[in-house]
Amino acid sequence: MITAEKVTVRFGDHTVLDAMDFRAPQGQISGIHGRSGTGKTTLLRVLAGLQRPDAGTVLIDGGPAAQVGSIAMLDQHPRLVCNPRWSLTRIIREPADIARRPVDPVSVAEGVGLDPELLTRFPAQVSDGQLQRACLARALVQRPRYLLCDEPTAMLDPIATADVAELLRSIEVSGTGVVLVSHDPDIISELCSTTTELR
Ligand SMILES: Nc1ncnc2c1ncn2[C@@H]1O[C@H](COP(=O)(O)OP(=O)(O)OP(=O)(O)O)[C@@H](O)[C@H]1O
Repeated sequence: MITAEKVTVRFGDHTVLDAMDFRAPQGQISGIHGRSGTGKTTLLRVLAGLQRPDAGTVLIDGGPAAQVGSIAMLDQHPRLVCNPRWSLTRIIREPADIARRPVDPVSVAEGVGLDPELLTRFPAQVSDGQLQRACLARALVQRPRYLLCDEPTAMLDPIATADVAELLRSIEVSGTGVVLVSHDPDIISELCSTTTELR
């Protein structure tokens, strides 16, 4: 269980999260929605241990937020987080290489619906949706207990959106906890066991 208690984040005199409580169990999809600028990405960054809150605590299965391997984050902007000089194979396999674990990029790519023929390409040579799938593959290679997804379908057409929804469901079924930020009310109501609205 991810347990955030009384989390407060301020940027200057702007309080983005004000003593917020949030919970996300393993094996479920927990949704977060709300208008632009209400702090959804900020909350994910706090849960991932990437942003230190000004007050409050985050525990992952009772331990510190930044436990290695416990959390992977799927960023809203894959082009900003992928090294443009790396092939998709290298992007996908890097977490396994760091952990000195074997990985088969072809089967991982197939698992997220990414055509393995694209694996030798670089980010500039694939579409946004294809790069998002490579990022999802990279996240899954980390075998996280929790996967935090920031608007994973924002750049996708309806068919690709349905594919990603199906993937998130299978990730949930495998026992991983998914936290899903989305502006799409259909995705939230279709996939999420619980929903938190930020205002
Ligand atoms: N590093 C930062 N420094 C200053 N202000 C920031 C910083 N990061 C975010 N903010 C501000 O905090 C607020 C919340 O930002 P955040 O990105 O969390 O919102 P969001 O709900 O994810 O928005 P969107 O739906 O548009 O992605 C915004 O007003 C934003 O301008």
